[in-house]
Amino acid sequence: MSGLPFIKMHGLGNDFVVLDARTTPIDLSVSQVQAMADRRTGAGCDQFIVMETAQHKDADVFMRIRNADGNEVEACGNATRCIARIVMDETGKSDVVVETVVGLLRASAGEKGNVCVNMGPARLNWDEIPTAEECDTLNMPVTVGPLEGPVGVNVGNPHAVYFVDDCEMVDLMAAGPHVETHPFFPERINVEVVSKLDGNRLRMRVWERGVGITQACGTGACATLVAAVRRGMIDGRKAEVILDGGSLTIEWLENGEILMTGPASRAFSGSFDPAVYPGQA
Ligand SMILES: N[C@@H](CCC[C@H](N)C(=O)O)C(=O)O
Repeated sequence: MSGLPFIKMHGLGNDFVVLDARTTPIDLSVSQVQAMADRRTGAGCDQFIVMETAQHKDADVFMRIRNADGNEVEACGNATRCIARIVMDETGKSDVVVETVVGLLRASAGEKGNVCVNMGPARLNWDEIPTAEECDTLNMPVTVGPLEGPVGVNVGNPHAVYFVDDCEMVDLMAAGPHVETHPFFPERINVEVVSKLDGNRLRMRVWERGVGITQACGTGACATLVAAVRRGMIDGRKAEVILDGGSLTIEWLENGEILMTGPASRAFSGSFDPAVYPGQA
């Protein structure tokens, strides 16, 4: 196959174009990523992922993450499961370590093809979210339309979790961009609207920073569970988080780390034509 080969993966419909730069470095401009991520001009994806040679001796692979807008970000839960799945399939190992700009993430093969990832510690201080000024991250002063008092959680990347009676009724397309770019969040923010269902189940919809509404967000589900525990909304520290694309099981361990379990699916393989995406050999 000529051109730049890629694999299309997804976690609950949150989809990724995955490039392998472990042998040959790949350096793409913001506009190239935007074109490849575009659902009309490219393969289409929410995040653009590049697998690189691990820098840490304990890691199997380094994962670089860019949003569909071309900007690099720190974390992506669903992509972590997908990259772990690729490495598991390649090596036959059932435990792998994925390195990111914020640290090492340990992943293990679970039942029914699921992958469980330790997403590391939730960070909860205002300057870790971060916010523009000191605040109580259990009730941040950011009101947009009917949304008010979100919980701030950083899972490697920043999240504002709004609890509402019925998240299906929220006009996320209207509110999402305003929260994402609110001056209170200097690094912009991912936005979740969440309703408590019966039992330990939470329904979550997401507006992702640098993307928009997506079918699922792994770090968003982690932030949601942590926020629900902090607000005393569920029994214990484990829940099913139901997204547009399906469910993730999330647990906040006593040591502060978050376990995320869910599927990682391969969709198809393809190749980018360098003539269409100039700058690539
Ligand atoms: N889809 C992701 C999150 C991707 C990054 C996010 N949009 C950000 O800007 O931080 C996930 O599954 O966690």
